[in-house]
Amino acid sequence: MSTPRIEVHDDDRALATAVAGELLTRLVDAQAAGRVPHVALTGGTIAEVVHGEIARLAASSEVDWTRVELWWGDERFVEPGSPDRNAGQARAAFLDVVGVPAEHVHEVPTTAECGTVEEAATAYAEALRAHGGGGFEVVMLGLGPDAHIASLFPGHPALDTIDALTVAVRDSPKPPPERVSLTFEALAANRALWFLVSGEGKAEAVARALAGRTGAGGEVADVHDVPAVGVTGGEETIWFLDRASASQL
Ligand SMILES: O=C(O)[C@H](O)[C@@H](O)[C@H](O)[C@H](O)COP(=O)(O)O
Repeated sequence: MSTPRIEVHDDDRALATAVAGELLTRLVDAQAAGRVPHVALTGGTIAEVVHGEIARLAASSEVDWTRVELWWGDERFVEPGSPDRNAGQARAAFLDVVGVPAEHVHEVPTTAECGTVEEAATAYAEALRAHGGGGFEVVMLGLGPDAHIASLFPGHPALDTIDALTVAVRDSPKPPPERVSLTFEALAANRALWFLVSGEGKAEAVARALAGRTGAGGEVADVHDVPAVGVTGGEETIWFLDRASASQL
């Protein structure tokens, strides 16, 4: 288990700039080492700012975008064109801008391709297995105010999914209700795990997750209450925070 590194930035924009710069560096380093890096993107508000910064900084980076594979840690099971799709925002702000080849962008199927969220979860797991079963260079995760990560929510049965790379989530407390999420097992297959968290509304969740992980309060938070403690970085865990989200540390 890697001890988390905590970075506190002035605001969401500074946080996003730091994440973007760090990601571009990791991609260049991975490619220089002969790897084709796989990255798991997140949804959520801060991701939108991060994607814009990646696209902005990419122009002056040495990343070969034809040698990067993009995935999502979770996705909403909705129509292709829905504004609720994490992939739609990422394509518009980042992937289409830097020119990642279509075959390297691995979207979770939509309601147009699969009849049920279970079918979509199965198809996404098959796509992951066809590409080595995960093994992400970087997994990026947002954090909910309830300390959920991806679409793994406190008290939800999806938390107990084992021996699977994906899980179909119904009755998500965060709309829309149907989602596909990577499981803890799939999320854990990473070199680096980055939490991207901005805003006062997340401060308690950050404190609970980090207390649970470091055992600062003596107790170890239960993953069913604090899903964010359910995964750590293989070689590195970084919490990219802003002053507001770090305000209870
Ligand atoms: O698809 C999703 O909804 C996300 O992946 C989810 O895990 C998100 O990252 C957090 O809920 C934070 O979202 P906000 O930054 O919008 O609060």
